[in-house]
Amino acid sequence: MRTFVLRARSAPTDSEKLMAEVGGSCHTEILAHCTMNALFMAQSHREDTTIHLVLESTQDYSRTVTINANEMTQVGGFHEAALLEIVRQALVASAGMTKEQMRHVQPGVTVRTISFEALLKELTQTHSVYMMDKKGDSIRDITLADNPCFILTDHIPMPKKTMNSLKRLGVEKISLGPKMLFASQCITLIHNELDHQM
Ligand SMILES: C[S@@+](CC[C@H](N)C(=O)[O-])C[C@H]1O[C@@H](n2cnc3c(N)ncnc32)[C@H](O)[C@@H]1O
Repeated sequence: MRTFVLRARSAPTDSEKLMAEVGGSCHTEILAHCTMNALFMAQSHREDTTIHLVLESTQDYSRTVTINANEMTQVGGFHEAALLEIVRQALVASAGMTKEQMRHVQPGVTVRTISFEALLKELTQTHSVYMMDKKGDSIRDITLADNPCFILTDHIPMPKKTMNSLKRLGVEKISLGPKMLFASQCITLIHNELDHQM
């Protein structure tokens, strides 16, 4: 299984704001771009791939929208609007949830009120977790372990505090090269590297 986590620190958990912020300062289009590159390729979907979108701009709890490519049946298209619609529906479904609850949204899609930190703790139990960081070790020099999970951020950098806790959890920092890329571009390159390695 290939797993991606996008920590979207500026993404609103309010469903209307989510849609209004495409191209705005919250850059919610990043959620659609990452979903697209994580789960789809030409003429097919990426088997055994999951993406967790952690939306953190909230009045109550972060929302983690999880989309599993194998289980999805109701994709309305691969364009930004269709992919953001899945996230919007998940946010609507999450209304009234209290801490660390989960709801099914549609086949292959769930929403949880779990924080990035709690999700990470969970994932480190079962996955080999890598933090994507321009200053990390080159992905070309690393043999990626089975069941890898890759952590990315939106346009807001990961706080230093989180980097320290990632270090304590034994998370390795890996780089895709010297240029700062979009998170969605990183996902394509990671898939490609895995396609070569596995
Ligand atoms: C657009 S970048 C974030 C830019 C943000 N302003 C910053 O300074 O971190 C989105 C994410 O993609 C990943 N990323 C971008 N370029 C990378 C590279 N060359 N190697 C590894 N990860 C990269 C990092 O996880 C980064 O947080």
